[in-house]
Amino acid sequence: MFRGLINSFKNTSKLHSTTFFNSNNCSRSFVHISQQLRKVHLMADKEKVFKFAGIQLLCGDNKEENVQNAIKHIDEAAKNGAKLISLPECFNSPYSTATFEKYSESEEGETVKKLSEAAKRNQIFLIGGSIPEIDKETGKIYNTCFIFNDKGEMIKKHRKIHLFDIDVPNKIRFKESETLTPGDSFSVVDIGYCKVGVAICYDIRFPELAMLYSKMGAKFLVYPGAFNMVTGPAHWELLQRGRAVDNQVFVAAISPARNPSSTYQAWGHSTIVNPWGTILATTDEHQSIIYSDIDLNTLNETRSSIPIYSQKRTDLYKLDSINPINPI
Ligand SMILES: NC(=O)CCC(=O)C(=O)O
Repeated sequence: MFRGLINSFKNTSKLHSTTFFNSNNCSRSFVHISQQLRKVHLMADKEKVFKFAGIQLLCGDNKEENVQNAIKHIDEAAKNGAKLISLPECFNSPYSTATFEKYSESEEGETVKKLSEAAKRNQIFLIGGSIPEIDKETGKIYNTCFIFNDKGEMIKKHRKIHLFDIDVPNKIRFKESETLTPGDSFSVVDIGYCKVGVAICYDIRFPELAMLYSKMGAKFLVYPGAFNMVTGPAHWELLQRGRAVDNQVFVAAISPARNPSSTYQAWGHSTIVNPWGTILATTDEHQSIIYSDIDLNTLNETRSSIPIYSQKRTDLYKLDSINPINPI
């Protein structure tokens, strides 16, 4: 209630201070009180800070070893104080259309069970990178990120919406759609500190999705991803900083480490960016964990300094979800 009162006072005081300023003593005290209240409002709105960890895992052909390695690193990141942890795309299998089916598991499988246990044991929110997921009813295979709360409950699964189908002549050709089916729902979860939007790798190239997530209240966008040696150097960082600045949100993209013996050479360089576009943490191609405090006060500062949200010309253009299952 206190915050509600202050909010309405903040709005009216803005109006009154411009209308009556300097007209008489009474209005000057009114302005003074309104300034004090706005200070109290800012203090009342001070956001909590939490630590995020992105695990750049070295992934190979052995599924069991990949999962064990992931769990070991989750335990380490949690011990170091992370409250939200993300794994990379396709962390329990090779990133290859030829093997997605062989490695696929349903949501009742061993990988999901292990991730759930790790989230519960460490009392952390976990964005489980992605795995090839088989839908037992339809037999379709998806590139899926399972997301867990700090009790180990699965709170969402994001099936990659935009499949990575590209052909850059003489450089790289990849067609996820040869074996995968695209998902069709949005994934924004509440982790207590803020809402987090989750999407996978190629999904980052679609600014509309990031805008929709931001419109749904996400203040942090996390993309488990695996760019390659062609598009990685050119676009990986640029896309993250673009999504961050466009929407004034935190963005993280978490990659597998580069494995010289795999057919797909991941770019690595997992990165965390703040709403100003500043890189908070990054790394090279090797296995490592990157950490950063996610300080939502800096998000509020950016948004109040450059108020694009209130300046949007919604009388001229508008972005809406047309999927009735996922209203915004
Ligand atoms: N796994 C992916 O979706 C790769 C996306 C990618 O490399 C790109 O350039 O986009």
